[in-house]
Amino acid sequence: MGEAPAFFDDDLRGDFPNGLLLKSKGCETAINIGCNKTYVIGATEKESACTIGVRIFDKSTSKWVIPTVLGTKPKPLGGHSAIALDEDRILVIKGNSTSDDCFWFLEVNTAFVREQKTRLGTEVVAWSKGVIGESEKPIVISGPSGVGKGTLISKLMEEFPSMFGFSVSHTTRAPRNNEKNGVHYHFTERSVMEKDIKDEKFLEFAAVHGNLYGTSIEAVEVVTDRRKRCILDIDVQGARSVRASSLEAVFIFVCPPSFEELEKRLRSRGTETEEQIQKRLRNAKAELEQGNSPGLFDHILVNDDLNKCYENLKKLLGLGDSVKTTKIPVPKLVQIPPEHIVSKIDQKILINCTVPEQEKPAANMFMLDLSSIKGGAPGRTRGLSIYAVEPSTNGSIGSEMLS
Ligand SMILES: Nc1ncnc2c1ncn2[C@@H]1O[C@H](COP(=O)(O)OP(=O)(O)OP(=O)(O)O)[C@@H](O)[C@H]1O
Ligand SMILES: Nc1nc2c(ncn2[C@@H]2O[C@H](COP(=O)(O)O)[C@@H](O)[C@H]2O)c(=O)[nH]1
Repeated sequence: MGEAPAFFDDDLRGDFPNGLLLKSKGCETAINIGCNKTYVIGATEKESACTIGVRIFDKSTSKWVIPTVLGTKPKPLGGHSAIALDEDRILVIKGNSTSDDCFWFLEVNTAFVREQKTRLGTEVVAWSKGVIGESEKPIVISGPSGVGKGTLISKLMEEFPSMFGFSVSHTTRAPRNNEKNGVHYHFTERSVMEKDIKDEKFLEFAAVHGNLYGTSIEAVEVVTDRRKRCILDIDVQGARSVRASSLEAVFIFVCPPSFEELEKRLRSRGTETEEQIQKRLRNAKAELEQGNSPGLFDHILVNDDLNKCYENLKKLLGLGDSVKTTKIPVPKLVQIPPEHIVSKIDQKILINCTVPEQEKPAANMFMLDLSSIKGGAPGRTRGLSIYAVEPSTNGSIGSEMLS
């Protein structure tokens, strides 16, 4: 990728008004989406730090547009290639990096991006990192304070430690005696959290029982990057926000067997003052009503007998008695060199890492399968699989799955 790709010159040069011709420094790619837009992706020097920048050339107006960039950006490293996937996203493959950090998606017209365009009134693009391997939808667990959400989640994480990861929320409430910063919550000053909310760092947030609580995009990304299924313990307002976001999840509402039992549990936990208990009980009434809102929750669990409720939770997550704690295999890391050629066949991307001068037929080829991808910005694009492609003597190609 030392030179600008051929299509860069052919497709763009003639369309550029004088003075706007891009100087390729060997690390920019230009991708046409639809008839009118060309997305130029490349490393830019900004305040002496190198970042990946995105510019859009609008052929209908002959003008450059600098979009609002959402999501976690990739750190640039030794060149990249890019290829359009349908009309809504661009796959960017970073060179000189391994398969846990080399596949990135630049969303240009997904539902999330369209929504953000309307909200912000600007052009918007959004980054999401591709994660190799099967990974199930995150689980949102909601229900009134004291119903036993935390108890159920602890049991699940204890029995299946390699399968589930907890999304550590931010909160402005004070820590309880047994709570550790960064484990139970990220305990935060209100002013800091408000600034982070303004800076779009949160997937959702809500004022709950007089404090701010929120799930940062990073909290979910950290779990997904470990290839674990993410569990969110959030209130009903938060569940509603996540439902409206691009994070596809399974939504579970936990109910108490009675209001009296809920009050008993909240008191016996002994972590709140009387005034706080009263506030939480008042809020519980509204939450119990909302738990039945049509279309919000996929499953309702009654937490009467703890062990029975836990068995029901496992059942609905597809974890019957026969499921043992299985370690998700760590993928073999594939190293993508800076020079590689990408091509697309349906939802499969062929990555040829053979340097042209030393060309041996398909000596170092990988197939990236995008047919089962889930999720996307803000967050991660999950479900990518990668195969090594072996040339056979008769010229056909076979493949071996790497993860
Ligand atoms: N099925 C159950 N029967 C009796 N007690 C229970 C049951 N489930 C949980 N508890 C107890 O109820 C108390 C509240 O449980 P927990 O802290 O898990 O609730 P929570 O829903 O996570 O609350 P919050 O939303 O305030 O964090 C705890 O003391 C816990 O041991
Ligand atoms: N909307 C969100 N709600 C959250 C989040 N983290 C926790 N919660 C909910 O807050 C209440 C109270 O929790 P507590 O730890 O103070 O007892 C409870 O219902 C949690 O589910 C969050 O990130 N967003």
